[in-house]
Amino acid sequence: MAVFTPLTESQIEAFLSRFDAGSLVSLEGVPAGTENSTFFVTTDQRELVLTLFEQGEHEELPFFVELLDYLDEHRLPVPGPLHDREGVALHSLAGKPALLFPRLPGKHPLDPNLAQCHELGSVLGRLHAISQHFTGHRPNPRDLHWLVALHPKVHGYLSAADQTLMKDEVETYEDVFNGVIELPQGALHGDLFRDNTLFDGDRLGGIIDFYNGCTGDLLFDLAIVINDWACNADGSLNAERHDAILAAYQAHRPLTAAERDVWPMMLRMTALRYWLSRLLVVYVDPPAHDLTPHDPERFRTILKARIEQPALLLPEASR
Ligand SMILES: Nc1ncnc2c1ncn2[C@@H]1O[C@H](COP(=O)(O)OP(=O)(O)O)[C@@H](O)[C@H]1O
Ligand SMILES: N[C@@H](CCOP(=O)(O)O)C(=O)O
Repeated sequence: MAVFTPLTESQIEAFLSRFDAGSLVSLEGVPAGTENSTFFVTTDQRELVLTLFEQGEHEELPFFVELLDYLDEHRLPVPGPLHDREGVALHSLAGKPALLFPRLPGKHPLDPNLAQCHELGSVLGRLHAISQHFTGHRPNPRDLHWLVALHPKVHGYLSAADQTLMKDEVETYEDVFNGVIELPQGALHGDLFRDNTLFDGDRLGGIIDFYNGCTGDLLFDLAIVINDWACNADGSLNAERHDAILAAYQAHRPLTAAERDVWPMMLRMTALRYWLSRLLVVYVDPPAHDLTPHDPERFRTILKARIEQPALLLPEASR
């Protein structure tokens, strides 16, 4: 249940009165999600989503608003936050920072077909082509520096073999990524799993949950996508989905030679990023709520599979 702060209709009515968004018709708590309180708000004019930020770094919220505004202005399918009559998007409600968004159509594609993979790759390619010109700045909070600093915290919960695996991997990434390579930079989503997209049939209705959004290596975002979207049950890469996403992506932003070189290692590093973040949630810093945490083992399996089967050939661009 992802309503950690219940709201009354009169609180929402007062909140809505600042916006040109109509009057409240109905209010529904959204069960999905793990970090924030989310509500579907129907007015006599439109369908909206209200998010109350329960945790995390609230000082980062203006960055997310700026990024979503920017992508929305460039006609990417993201929920551009509503601004009130004074031009302000970020408010406080029930003592929590609050944002109001348009409700986007669609469902999470848990078993995406190839047309959906193509669409996702195409939109992400467009997003990255545009996000290279975004002027906001927020260093990637889950980059190699974070891996180096945080991985020792979970060693005590791992077998000797897994400790060695984790340490060796981090050392390998340091060798590869702390060299002189320059990878294209821009704004990234930072967590573009299937459950952060909404598909209306084969059309991408929207990309949501930008709260891992940051600036850094664009390839990091693409590797997160491949590890989640193009992965078989045993952790191996699903060649058809992989090719559909990458070919459509490269129609908008072809990978550079440096990106192609480090691609197998980026797949490994982003797999370890989720193995570690999930272990931290389970063992080190569990949230106050009792929602079942994501399974760390899944990303250990994916990491091992990426080590054993380094990468598939990168396809050419397609339209
Ligand atoms: N703009 C939106 N349009 C439609 N549904 C949305 C929108 N934003 C969030 N949701 C729904 O709310 C759920 C929780 O939102 P999310 O931002 O992922 O929460 P959390 O940050 O708590 O994980 C999503 O899985 C989705 O079903
Ligand atoms: N999608 C993630 C959850 C969000 O990651 P976090 O680093 O912000 O906790 C997952 O599936 O683990």
